[in-house]
Amino acid sequence: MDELTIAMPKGRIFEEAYELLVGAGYDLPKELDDSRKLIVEAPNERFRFILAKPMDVPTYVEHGVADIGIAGKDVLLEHDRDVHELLDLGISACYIATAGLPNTEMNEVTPRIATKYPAVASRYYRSKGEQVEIIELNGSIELAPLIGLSDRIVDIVSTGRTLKENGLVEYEKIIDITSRLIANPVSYRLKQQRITELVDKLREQVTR
Ligand SMILES: Nc1ncnc2c1ncn2[C@@H]1O[C@H](COP(=O)(O)OP(=O)(O)OP(=O)(O)O)[C@@H](O)[C@H]1O
Ligand SMILES: O=P(O)(O)OC[C@H]1O[C@H](OP(=O)(O)OP(=O)(O)O)[C@H](O)[C@@H]1O
Repeated sequence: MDELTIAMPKGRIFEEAYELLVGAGYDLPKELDDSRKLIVEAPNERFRFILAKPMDVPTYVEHGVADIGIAGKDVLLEHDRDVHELLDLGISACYIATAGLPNTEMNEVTPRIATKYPAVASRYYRSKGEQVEIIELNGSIELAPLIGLSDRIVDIVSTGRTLKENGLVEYEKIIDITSRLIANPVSYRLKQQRITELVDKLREQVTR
């Protein structure tokens, strides 16, 4: 039986992804959930896990150093990677929206949009026929309109708490986001049986 290398996102998505795999009946070692190790073997399942930053998961999978991985749809939309999307896992649900200070119009000349998702934001405003200047930030995006760096932000909203506590309002929802199971195209061909078995078990969990 082939060993499968699985790229798992550290951080927010990890816990739900881990529970999904355990719920699907896989016997995973405690150290996967409970250590700082970046490579963890699950010998009983012939899985090897690599723990990656969520944004990097599709990179490992595209290059084939991981056969499959779990990534947010936001990451897949932002970076066009050559990977197969096999299953919507329904976990870590959130959405991408535009937001800004309440009761404000966007600058008429070239509105400035701060975001961690420049490709998603550009596509969105282009689809509306609006010309904007994208300002890329790596976090604390909500700061930008508060200190006059941008007219709007394009960012993830989950509970809405960050917007609310910073006196910002949502303007338009762009797209719903959940995490997806992705596969390297070559691995998918060569290890199809193992991967399909995993997809079927996870699908059962997701639809329960
Ligand atoms: N409230 C949220 N904010 C950001 N991402 C969320 C949220 N809810 C669910 N997600 C999902 O979690 C993923 C991000 O996870 P996480 O915040 O752990 O990573 P990160 O953005 O790289 O964090 P950091 O850079 O702060 O370590 C996103 O790709 C998205 O799919
Ligand atoms: O609607 P909420 O539940 O408040 O979640 C949304 C917030 O969470 C994320 O930020 P994160 O905590 O990842 O910090 P960051 O600003 O460093 O990216 C996201 O960028 C929003 O700021």
